[in-house]
Amino acid sequence: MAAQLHFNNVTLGYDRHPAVHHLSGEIRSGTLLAVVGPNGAGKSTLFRGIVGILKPLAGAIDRRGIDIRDIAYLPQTADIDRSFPISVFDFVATGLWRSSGPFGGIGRAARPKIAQALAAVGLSGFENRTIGTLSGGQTQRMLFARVLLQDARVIVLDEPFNAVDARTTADLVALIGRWHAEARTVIAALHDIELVRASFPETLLLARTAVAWGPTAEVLTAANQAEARRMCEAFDDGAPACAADTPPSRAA
Ligand SMILES: Nc1ncnc2c1ncn2[C@@H]1O[C@H](COP(=O)(O)OP(=O)(O)OP(=O)(O)O)[C@@H](O)[C@H]1O
Repeated sequence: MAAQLHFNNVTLGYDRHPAVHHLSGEIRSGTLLAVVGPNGAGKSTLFRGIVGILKPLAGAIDRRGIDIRDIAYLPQTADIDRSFPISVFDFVATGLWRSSGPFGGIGRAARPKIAQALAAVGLSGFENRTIGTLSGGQTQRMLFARVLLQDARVIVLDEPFNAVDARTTADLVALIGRWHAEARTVIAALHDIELVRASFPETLLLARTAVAWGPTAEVLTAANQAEARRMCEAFDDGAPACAADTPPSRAA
């Protein structure tokens, strides 16, 4: 399989403070990849880089010709403004922006597609509820419905099973399995290591940089996980960019 995403010595961060350092490697088209690592390991930061919200401080992410709009992104629920007065139907419909444009409106032909996406995640009947009235698990299902509608080649899921019960998790894992069978590239940040072992063939273990990356069983060894914890605990959040990343200051 050809590479779908290529990372060339990528450093990503905020206000010049790096959160992901010197990541190099590639994700092949059709890969089902889990990204795991302790809190603050840089998983969300990496995803923001992949979907183009965050520009690399150094290095480059090559998306091999696909448009950023052909990447579906499920952010952490905490990043969603649930107080926004929008219905579940209209929220899920935003998954069609790629084809309709932000002001395109929902055409007649789109309505059954939206209804199908809601049915696929078990949310039929919730169309007219405002998003703030949904439970955590229902909100997660709604986010999956939007991704489903987007019909993207690359799907990036940031902690998709947060606050989700076992049945909903099983339903959504089955949906991810379908995407994988359709040869889409799926990348998900997860904390449930047993779920990763059971359902994700490949894993990137991140601790600000890649600790290990490859077949899940080879990556998720006790030694690698201990190393990731140690590296995250040792990290100084206030540290400046690496000398190698800092542009040379002009001589006086
Ligand atoms: N908007 C921001 N501005 C400044 N620093 C940030 C911002 N977002 C994240 N960080 C910092 O970047 C580092 C990596 O955070 P990130 O959210 O990518 O980690 P994560 O692996 O997704 O963690 P978690 O498992 O807790 O969700 C952390 O030290 C965090 O405090």
